[in-house]
Amino acid sequence: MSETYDFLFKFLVIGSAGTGKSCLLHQFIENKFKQDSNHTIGVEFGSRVVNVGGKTVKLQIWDTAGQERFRSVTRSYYRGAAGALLVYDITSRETYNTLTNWLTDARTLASPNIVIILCGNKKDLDADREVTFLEASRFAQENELMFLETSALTGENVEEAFLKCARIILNKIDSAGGFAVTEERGRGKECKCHLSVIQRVNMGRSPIIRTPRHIHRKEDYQGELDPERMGSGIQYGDASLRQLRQPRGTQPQTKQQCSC
Ligand SMILES: Nc1nc2c(ncn2[C@@H]2O[C@H](COP(=O)(O)OP(=O)(O)OP(=O)(O)O)[C@@H](O)[C@H]2O)c(=O)[nH]1
Repeated sequence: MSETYDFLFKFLVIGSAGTGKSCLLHQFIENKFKQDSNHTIGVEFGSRVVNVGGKTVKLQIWDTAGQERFRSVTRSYYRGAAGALLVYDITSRETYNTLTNWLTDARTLASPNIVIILCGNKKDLDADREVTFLEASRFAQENELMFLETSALTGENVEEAFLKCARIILNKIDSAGGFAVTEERGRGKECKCHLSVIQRVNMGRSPIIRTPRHIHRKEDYQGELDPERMGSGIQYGDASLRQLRQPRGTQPQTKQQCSC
């Protein structure tokens, strides 16, 4: 059966061995705890279609091995990831102490705009906790990460972690078109000319928008993430492409430069 979705996001699950990465993925996809989980060899893969903010998004998730000996293999999968769950085990300070290394790898090897959610997993083992919520929250804040404590065992916050990541990515996307230009402030993204506001009205590709005042170039109003950029970790899905193919009457005939 063919799936229809607006976007496809490439996600990674990274972090030290034994933190529960495979169990988190399994819980998210199968909605149950993976009993007898073994160390991942290299990488494993899962996918799920979710609805976020009215858009259908296919999450293509790469679960990487945490063991050091697989590091060179797993690093080769980082390229072009749009989002990542960075996992440590709240009952193991050792796994928390390695977070900076994982973070550096993700930011260097994946997309520069990668959205990372820090997950303190095994929340159900609170009695054995070695890392406090406050300490990890501070780390997340200092490193511009979103933070959640999760439990792959009970399912607590698992769905939320993946959906939060997808939601942030969607917010950052410039859908590269389907915008209307208005002068109503506060209801869209302001063009750099500060005269007009670009409002997203639907999906579509119209690289330049012309108003009586001037032509707005894409770079005047685009967001942080552009699905059309190679290595963004984002692709348009069938649902978006169908709309993109619809005839649009907004394409400009000339290539004047924006005066702003
Ligand atoms: N209590 C509890 N145990 C968990 C949880 N998540 C995972 N585990 C256990 O932790 C161990 C490691 O889980 P995995 O998912 O295989 O860990 P991983 O991070 O994928 O490990 P690598 O593949 O080696 O990188 C297993 O024994 C799981 O049963 C959790 O939320 N709570």
